[in-house]
Amino acid sequence: MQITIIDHPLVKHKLSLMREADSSTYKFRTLTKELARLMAYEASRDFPIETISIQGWEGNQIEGIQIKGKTVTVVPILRAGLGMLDGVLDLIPTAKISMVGLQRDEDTLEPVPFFEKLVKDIDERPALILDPMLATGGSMVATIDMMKKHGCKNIKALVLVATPEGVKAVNDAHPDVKIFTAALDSHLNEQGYIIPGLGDAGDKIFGTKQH
Ligand SMILES: O=P(O)(O)OC[C@H]1O[C@H](OP(=O)(O)OP(=O)(O)O)[C@H](O)[C@@H]1O
Ligand SMILES: O=c1cc[nH]c(=O)[nH]1
Ligand SMILES: [Mg+2]
Repeated sequence: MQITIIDHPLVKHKLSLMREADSSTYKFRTLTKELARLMAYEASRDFPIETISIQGWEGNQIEGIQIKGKTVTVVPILRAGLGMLDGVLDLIPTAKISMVGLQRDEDTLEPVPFFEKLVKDIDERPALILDPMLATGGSMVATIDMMKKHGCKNIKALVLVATPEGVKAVNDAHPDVKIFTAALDSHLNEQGYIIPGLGDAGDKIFGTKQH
């Protein structure tokens, strides 16, 4: 399985707080952002770098480091992925933003696309897809399909909770895509919700339903 489970005490602690049934909208939204920031730190660890010459404080030319190539594009999947966006932008403020809108059909669990606005040069940029939940994997696979149709080649997916089913679906369809998750949970229930999971992440981030 092509997956990195982020094994960091802060990540484990924050995710456990999110699993509490009585987490308020404010708390859930804040934790989503904080976790996204930590995950972006881990997922950017292998960004290519190059040495540059800069003028130091004494007036001498000294060696510096910069990230090589075009800035990353972050791709939040609407709605819930928007909850992770600010956390990632805290670390990579110059990132370009591409948006994908998908709504999972509650009966068939198939993703229904409703919006797509990718940066024009997505074929030249590395991409970080953001979505808290990787359940069946249908929404993630559809997003990657969409991005690859536009030539995107270097893709990572950041999720808070994944299932073995979802990871397998992404790995089978797109073995080149690296998945980063805060937890690999047990399974999906009959309604397609992750167990133990977080409940409906979109509703909890936006406060649209009480659970
Ligand atoms: O792996 P899958 O089985 O495709 O399920 C995961 C998707 O479901 C949720 O979004 P949802 O469609 O509920 O939309 P929302 O973000 O507006 O709540 C979640 O944020 C993922 O996008
Ligand atoms: O458990 C799940 C599955 C899909 N979407 C969610 O928000 N939660
Ligand atoms: Mg939802």
